[in-house]
Amino acid sequence: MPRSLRLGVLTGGGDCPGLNALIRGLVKRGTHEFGHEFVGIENGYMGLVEADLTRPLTEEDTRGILPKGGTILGTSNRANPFIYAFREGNRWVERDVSDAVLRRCEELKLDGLVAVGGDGTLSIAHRLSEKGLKVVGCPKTIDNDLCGTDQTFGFDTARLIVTEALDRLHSTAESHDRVMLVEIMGRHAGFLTLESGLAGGADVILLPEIPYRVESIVEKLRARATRRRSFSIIAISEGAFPVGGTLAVLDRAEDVPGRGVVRLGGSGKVCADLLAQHIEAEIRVNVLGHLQRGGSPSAADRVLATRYGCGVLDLVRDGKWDHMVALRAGEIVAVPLSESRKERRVDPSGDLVRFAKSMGISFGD
Ligand SMILES: Nc1ncnc2c1ncn2[C@@H]1O[C@H](COP(=O)(O)OP(=O)(O)OP(=O)(O)O)[C@@H](O)[C@H]1O
Ligand SMILES: O=P(O)(O)OC[C@H]1O[C@](O)(CO)[C@@H](O)[C@@H]1O
Ligand SMILES: [Mg+2]
Repeated sequence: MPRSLRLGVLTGGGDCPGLNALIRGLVKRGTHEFGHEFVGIENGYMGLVEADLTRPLTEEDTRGILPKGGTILGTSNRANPFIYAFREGNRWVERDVSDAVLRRCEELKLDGLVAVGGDGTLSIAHRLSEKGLKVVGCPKTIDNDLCGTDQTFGFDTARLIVTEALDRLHSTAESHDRVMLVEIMGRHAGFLTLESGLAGGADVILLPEIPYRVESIVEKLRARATRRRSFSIIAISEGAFPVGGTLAVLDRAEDVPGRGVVRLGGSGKVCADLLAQHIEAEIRVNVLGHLQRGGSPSAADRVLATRYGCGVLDLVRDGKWDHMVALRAGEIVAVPLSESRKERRVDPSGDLVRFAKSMGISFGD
């Protein structure tokens, strides 16, 4: 019988469908097979900095959560222990509280920590590991932009939601002969836009990896109009921008204390304004926003998240701290956490882009 441990669990960064399925898999296998005990840490790393944000996490707590969206532990994308933001009077100050986080883990008598998150959460996990904390990671994000793993859970559900939105927008676009721009999440990676754009039959797909030229999009829209189809669907990533232009930003990194990364948004409006200078057709912009992250996970995401939750316990058993679980060629494997710092991008000369182009889809290049 392997040694029973006391493990902390936190979910960090933006939530995504499948987090609860992962927590359930982790706690169920951990309890049944290893006799581990779990401590739920609330609101990501915030739960290791602020008081009263930890609680026992038992199998009973995981009953019925498999199909639920979000995370029962809560999350935060402004709780980086290395630049933690505190309110001092009427201003915010950022401090490194990583030593206090290590002390807190000792107080909680944790034998190890399971950190579930995207690039931010996992690179923080790696830095804490370098300071001596025993940490293992599980990758998650709807953006699918993490190196080291072939897929993150959350992506499949988001792709379904965006595809359905594109399907629905087709009928209204066609009835009104409109150009519909659909702004899609993904930060600086275009995976979600590319795959849902393909699945949803977009005519134009604009990605962060391929800066667009307005003239090229206009040419495509005009070509469609002469074929007596005067509506068009443009799937545009929130991180897309015109050649020579800049990212559309809602908050700069320095505008949100503790966040450390830029908040994107508005690329659809930027593109619509540029197009309006060239075409007569009516243009509408749809920003799908957090709908893309909400609600119940798909079956595929439930399975992948369950595999990650169960699989990470093999890393713990084997003493593979400072590693994360990953999917590679269909197998669950261990990958160094340092890998998660590298971000993955759509390959503009890869199969998907090449085939899409060969079918007549414009990428605005
Ligand atoms: N590449 C990075 N390296 C180090 N720290 C980061 C990085 N990206 C974000 N962070 C920090 O990690 C915290 C969480 O970041 P973020 O909101 O990006 O979450 P995440 O775990 O990457 O999940 P996701 O990006 O999928 O929402 C933030 O406080 C941010 O300061
Ligand atoms: O939930 P927030 O803070 O608005 O962050 C939105 C960002 O998080 C994600 O949904 C997931 O990383 C990105 O696609 C998006 O840019
Ligand atoms: Mg991130």
